[in-house]
Amino acid sequence: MNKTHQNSVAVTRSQKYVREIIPNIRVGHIKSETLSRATARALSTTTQVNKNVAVLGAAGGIGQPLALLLKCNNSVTNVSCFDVNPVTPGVAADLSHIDTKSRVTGFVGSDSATMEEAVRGADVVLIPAGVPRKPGMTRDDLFNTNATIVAQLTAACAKAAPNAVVGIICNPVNSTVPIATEVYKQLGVDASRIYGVTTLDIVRANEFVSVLGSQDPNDVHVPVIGGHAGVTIIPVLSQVQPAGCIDSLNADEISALTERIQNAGTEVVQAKAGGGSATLSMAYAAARFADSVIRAMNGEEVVECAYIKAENLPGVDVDYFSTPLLLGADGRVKENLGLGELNQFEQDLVSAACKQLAGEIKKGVEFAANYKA
Ligand SMILES: NC(=O)C1=CN([C@@H]2O[C@H](COP(=O)(O)OP(=O)(O)OC[C@H]3O[C@@H](n4cnc5c(N)ncnc54)[C@H](O)[C@@H]3O)[C@@H](O)[C@H]2O)C=CC1
Ligand SMILES: O=C([O-])CC(=O)C(=O)O
Repeated sequence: MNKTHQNSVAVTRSQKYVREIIPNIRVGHIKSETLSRATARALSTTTQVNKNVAVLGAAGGIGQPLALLLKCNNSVTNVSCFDVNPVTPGVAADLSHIDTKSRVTGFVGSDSATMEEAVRGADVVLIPAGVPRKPGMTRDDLFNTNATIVAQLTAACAKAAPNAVVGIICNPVNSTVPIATEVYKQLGVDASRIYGVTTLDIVRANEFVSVLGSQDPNDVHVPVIGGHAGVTIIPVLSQVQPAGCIDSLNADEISALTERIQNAGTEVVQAKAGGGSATLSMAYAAARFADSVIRAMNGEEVVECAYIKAENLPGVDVDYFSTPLLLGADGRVKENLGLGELNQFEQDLVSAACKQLAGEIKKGVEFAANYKA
């Protein structure tokens, strides 16, 4: 184990100054109709909840900006950065010079003891470790490499931080979340705090809809349900808020918008031309997910969509599915808000998604059955 850096500089700047430089992270949907997005943002930056967050894969394209955003979140007290890449101590040292509240610790190594040390004491663990796509690949093509990485890292979480919320970013999310859940089951640990992070799909849908509907993106909410790959990504455009903001779109335009949201990851992969997949928007989305979880831990009513084990979900015939979730103070789902009312077009999308999801879930479960945690 190589514990590389502990920032011990006291915070000297006022909270006001910190708030001014904190990035404008959009937060999850607040359940109460009386709270505006602006109020939610203000709450998110003023709350003092002192949570410890770990980033596994912290030296990567997502990991570095994600750790930066977490370092700038006033609700975070400790940011633990773990990666197999030897640059990790430098990433932690770099972050630790930022004059915000949290302390930063770097961990590098590929042994389970270091992984466990990195997550010990964490309230929230985010896992962007793993290889990204290149043009021409599907997310499922990453399975052979990333399945083992997720199994190892989630085994460390189960052993050293069994009560932490674990947000899995590593693709293929449709399969890596079932792997993590099965690893927890093998180790006899409650798996109900494992979430597949699909927030980027919501972020993209909100952005694309706000442009088409001439709205302030701060006011736009698009639930995105299903999974996180191609046709399993289902933007529920009939439930968009503000209601009616894209009513001017005809059926073909709704279909084209749906496909753009489903293929947005591929759009970035192609634009990066072999240099990886979405990193900055993903870091933003994961920071929003973590912030939502922390605010829920602090007693706020926050709704985020995420991909979880959800057996017997009405209208769905697979065991893992993303829906809007009311997050609980204990890190578990307080209430699964389900699919809501869908039009025929959206119901057909759910059927197509379930067909693909069934195979991808099975693949994850079967991998875990042969893995010794
Ligand atoms: N859920 C989502 O919406 C999204 C998921 N992703 C996925 O996130 C993953 C990471 O993407 P990038 O950051 O762009 O890749 P990257 O290659 O830039 O970074 C990955 C990092 O993981 C590290 N790593 C590899 N094995 C590890 C292990 N066993 N323990 C700890 N760290 C390890 C690498 O050293 C590297 O620093 C990919 O699987 C990608 O497909 C990417 C974008 C969106
Ligand atoms: O497309 C990819 O491979 C990365 C990803 O999941 C996304 O950007 O949505």
